Amino acid sequence: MSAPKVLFGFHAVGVRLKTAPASIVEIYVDPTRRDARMKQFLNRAAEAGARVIEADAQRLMKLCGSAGHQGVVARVQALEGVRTLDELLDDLQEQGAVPLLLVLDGVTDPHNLGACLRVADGAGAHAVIAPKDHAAGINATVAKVASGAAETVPYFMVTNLARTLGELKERGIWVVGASDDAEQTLYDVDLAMATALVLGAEGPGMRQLTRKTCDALVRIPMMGAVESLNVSVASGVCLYEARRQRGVLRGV
Ligand SMILES: C[S@@+](CC[C@H](N)C(=O)[O-])C[C@H]1O[C@@H](n2cnc3c(N)ncnc32)[C@H](O)[C@@H]1O
Repeated sequence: MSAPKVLFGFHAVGVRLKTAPASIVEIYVDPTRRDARMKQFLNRAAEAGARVIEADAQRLMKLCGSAGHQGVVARVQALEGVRTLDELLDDLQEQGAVPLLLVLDGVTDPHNLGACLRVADGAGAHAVIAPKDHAAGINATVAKVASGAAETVPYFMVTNLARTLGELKERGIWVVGASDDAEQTLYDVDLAMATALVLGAEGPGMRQLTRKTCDALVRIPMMGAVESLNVSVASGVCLYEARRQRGVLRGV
């Protein structure tokens, strides 16, 4: 999991304050924002002992490279204790948890990746996996859109996605690809067992080799005129169906 050097927005900085306050180098805030949300945020920052520096909107914009900072930008250190995918899977096995993984084959839009991380967190997925050379990395925009989930969901970028999917299969994880032209639907398959859900890129979908490596392909029924869903929406539909089949408890 690679951490951004800069986080911005109330959600992204707020989650870091909550989960790893010691990793915050300093927080820059816009002193002209004096609303309840900012007051609450400043109280939390003070409780966590974070260093807070006032900065005008122009400086904030320069620090994070976006106008969407909401008056809050933080410089942070990379999180320690970063694990490999293998270590994470070993831990899950030890805990008796049934893995639920989201695999994104070539999602390059930071907004889509952020939204996928957000829904992965919501549905209790254990990790998100993507190919190193074919995907967006975690940056400040991804962290902002993820609303804190870039801090909570491990994101692994792997050198060879087909090989990683093969390794998941060797561990007994059922690899299910989502494709709008699949014969069976999402509701026809068992997602209560250890599962990796594989979704494709915004334009071309899954690569051929990725598709071939899947144990099964499923489609989300489309009832209207459009052919496919946005990848983050499709991720949400698939992950929550897996969650529904497993019961609502996290880690089941
Ligand atoms: C915008 S879609 C790309 C559509 C592309 N034409 C394709 O062939 O997959 C991005 C990804 O979301 C998933 N997806 C979107 N709509 C879907 C549907 N109706 N059924 C299954 N997966 C879907 C697929 O994994 C797809 O690759």
